[in-house]
Amino acid sequence: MTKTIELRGVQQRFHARGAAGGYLTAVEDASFTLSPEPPQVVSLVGQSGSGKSTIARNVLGLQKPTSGTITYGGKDIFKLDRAEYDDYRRNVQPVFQDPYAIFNPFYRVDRVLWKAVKKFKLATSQAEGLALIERSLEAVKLEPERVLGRYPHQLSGGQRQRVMLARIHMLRPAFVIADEPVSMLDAQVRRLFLDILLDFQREHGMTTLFITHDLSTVYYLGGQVMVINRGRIVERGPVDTVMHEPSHPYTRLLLDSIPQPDPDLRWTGRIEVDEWSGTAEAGTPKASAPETPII
Ligand SMILES: Nc1ncnc2c1ncn2[C@@H]1O[C@H](COP(=O)(O)OP(=O)(O)OP(=O)(O)O)[C@@H](O)[C@H]1O
Repeated sequence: MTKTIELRGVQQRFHARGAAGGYLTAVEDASFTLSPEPPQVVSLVGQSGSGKSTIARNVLGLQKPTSGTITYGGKDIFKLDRAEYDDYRRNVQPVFQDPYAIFNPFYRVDRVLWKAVKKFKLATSQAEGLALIERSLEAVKLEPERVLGRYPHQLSGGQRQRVMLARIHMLRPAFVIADEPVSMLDAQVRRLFLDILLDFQREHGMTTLFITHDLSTVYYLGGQVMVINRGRIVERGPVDTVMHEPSHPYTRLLLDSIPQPDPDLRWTGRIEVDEWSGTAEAGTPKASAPETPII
């Protein structure tokens, strides 16, 4: 049966000393639906402190809203029985900004994958489990022999992120909740990561809630977007429409704040690196800058 995630009138307040009334409203009246059919990418974009991560934590069941409801298949996610909760945990998988915290530094990265195999009974034998892990690593463009047996600090940030994607590939959840997953990655690895998420949507029918402060990433992913400002979703719609015909002043402000490449500007200054302090001093931009990549 197709189960949707629905948020209705979600409000999240936190106690905050010094704030008016002694609390801060991080999310106000958030309502939206994540549907697995058809699988889609829904981006939630807003600046720092606008309430994005709070919504991610609400959806993942890590933070109970002050008021409003979050339902999965029509049932309140904070009132699920054991079997329903297990189904939710299996079908709603997170990816966070830096998965380093998820890996135990004393264990090889294999452990995160084997734990998923065992917890969700994905294989009936060791050999079957290993074959599954290897297939999933390959699906996220990692070479199993270069990853398995390594400790988290021996992988790059982009590789650690992709190990988490391999875990998702094994579990095939209906929903991925991705909270700023690419903000620490360079442009090339970022693009690879986004392409894998799009593959997951197309080939494995996963719906992603993609949380970011970066409109160019939203543009690359396409699909639907919701713009959040000070805890309120102020605009939503297909990415193309929102980007080209924004109706809310805040969306226009966000769009105006994307740096525009200027073909008349070129970076002609040298970057002087101070070898002792490791700091760099840049020269001044002059005519004709290289084009800013979309991601
Ligand atoms: N547990 C908490 N207790 C008190 N205040 C909180 C808590 N969690 C978040 N906040 C506050 O709620 C507001 C929204 O925070 P949130 O982390 O959701 O924003 P964000 O849009 O994800 O920001 P960023 O992009 O910087 O992560 C912020 O003002 C934050 O300080």
